[in-house]
Amino acid sequence: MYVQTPAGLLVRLIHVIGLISWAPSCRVSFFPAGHRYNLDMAARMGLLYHPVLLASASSSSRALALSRARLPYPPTFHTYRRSASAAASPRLRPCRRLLPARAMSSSETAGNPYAAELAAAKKAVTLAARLCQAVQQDIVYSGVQSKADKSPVTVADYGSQILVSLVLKMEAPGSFSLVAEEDSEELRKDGAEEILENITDLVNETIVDDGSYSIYFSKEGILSAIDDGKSEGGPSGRHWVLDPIDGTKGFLRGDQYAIALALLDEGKIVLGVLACPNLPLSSISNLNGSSSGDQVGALFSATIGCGTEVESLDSSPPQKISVCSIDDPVDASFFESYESAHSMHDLTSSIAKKLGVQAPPVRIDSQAKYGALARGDGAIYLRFPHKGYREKIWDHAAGSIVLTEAGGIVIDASGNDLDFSKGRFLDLDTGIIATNKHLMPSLLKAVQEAIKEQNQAASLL
Ligand SMILES: Nc1ncnc2c1ncn2[C@@H]1O[C@H](COP(=O)(O)OS(=O)(=O)O)[C@@H](OP(=O)(O)O)[C@H]1O
Ligand SMILES: [Mg+2]
Repeated sequence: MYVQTPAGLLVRLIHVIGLISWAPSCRVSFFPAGHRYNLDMAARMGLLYHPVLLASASSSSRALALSRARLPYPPTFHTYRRSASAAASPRLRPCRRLLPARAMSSSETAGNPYAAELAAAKKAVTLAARLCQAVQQDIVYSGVQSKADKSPVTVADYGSQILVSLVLKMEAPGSFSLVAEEDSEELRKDGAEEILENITDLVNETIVDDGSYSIYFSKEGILSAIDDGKSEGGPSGRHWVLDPIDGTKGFLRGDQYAIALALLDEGKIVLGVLACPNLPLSSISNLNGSSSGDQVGALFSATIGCGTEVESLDSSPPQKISVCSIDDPVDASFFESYESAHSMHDLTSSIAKKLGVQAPPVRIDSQAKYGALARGDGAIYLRFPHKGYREKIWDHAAGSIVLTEAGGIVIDASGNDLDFSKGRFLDLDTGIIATNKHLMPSLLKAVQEAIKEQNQAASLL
């Protein structure tokens, strides 16, 4: 418990009175670490600020980090995953230092109406990625993924969502509304105490390690922070859209996943960031399914009208990227879901055949596919969920703007733009296809022919 002396209580009361009148216009400036108003603002957000707890959390997380001198990830295999040599790089281990100051990119400076939101979004997903990296290393090291135990990924999913929500609340201007994948219902049930405790510890350790904020989450604070993500989105106002871990199956396997965050403004996606901790910073094309051992950890970002950039999660200078300029399908390669349960691989194979694509599919988990496509690692992305599946907006919001701002096109299989203004779901019952402007007309034709043939075959059964 935080112990207050009578004098302390008086000071706190004065601060709270001051904050009630000041806070609406001064939200960001109250929060730097160590600021005298932290206690009060943290309390307003359902958080605890506690110097003693912070100190002990800091030392316990240090011990934990020492125990995380980990084995590399598993070796490469035929679909795209990280190489052992890249995994052994010390750069990949959860860093125990402040987030490095990012070089301001051209998108974050003059002319970008969402510059402040972009900076906040990058910081949010970078911090969340750090937590996810630590958990994934533990999963792979302990072999938990082979036992179909989903609890570690659950801890990382919730933890990532809490950190993103925290950073956005503290750093992003304007009102706060978040449409996110997770809610706290399962964590409030009997039997979830241990997992809630793990999430609380992990989130607090990550905040202490980072050092940007002097706050500490109680368990109740954790639950209510998760429920910050319950917004329904919709056509009016501003809403952040978050998938805290996109590609959970890939995450469990030690493969690709992404932290995907976008901003919906008056029904349109205006900004997107994709943190892909296991994606090489350089191209993954022509690598035959394994990385060249280059640096891994890519952060894609895009703002409407400002293009798409990629930088390392360790903060290399951002670089503008664009989709490939291939105009002959014979030279094209295509991305699709790793999981056959998430996309019909037989249908995508018949589309590729119709188009004349020669290369075998490149299967990658998560919206890392959109990022890789945006920098020209491949030419086409095909996604055809099985009948009855409803696409969620957080599975495409960030990825789609990363691709379109790089010069790509994303549409549904009927040829319509994706509509993110309808709430938590995308209102479509066909698939999603993406490519450059040269290939789209022939791709759409091949897709529609293949779907027609599939429907005819099904009606004969
Ligand atoms: N049945 C079914 N059909 C289609 N899509 C589904 C299905 N179930 C889940 N999902 C969603 O797919 C997300 C994973 O994205 P991908 O398909 O790109 O990656 S993967 O290769 O399949 O892992 C995955 O995202 P995460 O849940 O964040 O991992 C889901 O939102
Ligand atoms: Mg997802």
